[in-house]
Amino acid sequence: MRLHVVDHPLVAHKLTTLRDQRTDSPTFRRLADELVTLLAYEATRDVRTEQVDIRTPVAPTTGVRLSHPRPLVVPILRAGLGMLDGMVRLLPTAEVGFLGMVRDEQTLEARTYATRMPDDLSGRQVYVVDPMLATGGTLVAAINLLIDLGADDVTALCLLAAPEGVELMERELAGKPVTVVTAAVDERLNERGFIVPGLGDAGDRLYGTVS
Ligand SMILES: O=P(O)(O)OC[C@H]1O[C@H](OP(=O)(O)OP(=O)(O)O)[C@H](O)[C@@H]1O
Ligand SMILES: O=c1cc[nH]c(=O)[nH]1
Ligand SMILES: [Mg+2]
Repeated sequence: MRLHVVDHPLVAHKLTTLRDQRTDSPTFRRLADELVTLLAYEATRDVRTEQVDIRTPVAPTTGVRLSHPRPLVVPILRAGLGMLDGMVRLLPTAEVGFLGMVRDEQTLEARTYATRMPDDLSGRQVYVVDPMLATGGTLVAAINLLIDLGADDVTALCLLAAPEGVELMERELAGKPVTVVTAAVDERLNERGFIVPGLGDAGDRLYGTVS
């Protein structure tokens, strides 16, 4: 597994406002959307392209376009939906699959409650979006499912990661074609499995719920 922490002042600026407890849901949604486009710029550096011949108003030339099979974007419901629009804006030809997963608040174990995915991901590049990588249980389960379906290149985009989650992924996904792109790796998890300093519950802050 490869880890890429995006080190950019605009990312740090937006992330700080996102963390701030005074930031309301509409602003939180807008910032999450803006941040994902900045992360996606790095995360798609190796997106597969093919050569294409076109004609400009002046002359014929050769360029590139996103190749087939199309990339797949997979938001992990619910919080991952806050990163979907920004991702497909940058990857307009992408297909979208859905994974509904929720972490048990006591055991911190991830449970899958919905799957809507193509049957065969052979040869597909997959971009998983979920704002929080905490214990890593959710992402490990999601990525193993995608690899079992045939995905040969999986990139996870997270707004924030905890060192514990990064370690679990490195251990469980060693040798697998997986990259994690995040805006920051924070200090640690607290006793409730929340990222410290983190930003709180991403789903609640996106959608205005209280848990
Ligand atoms: O790394 P982990 O310890 O597995 O935790 C991370 C998961 O927790 C959050 O989802 P949550 O379970 O709160 O569901 P929600 O998106 O529906 O709020 C988050 O969006 C991740 O999916
Ligand atoms: O800090 C955390 C950990 C898991 N899920 C969240 O939304 N926030
Ligand atoms: Mg949540």
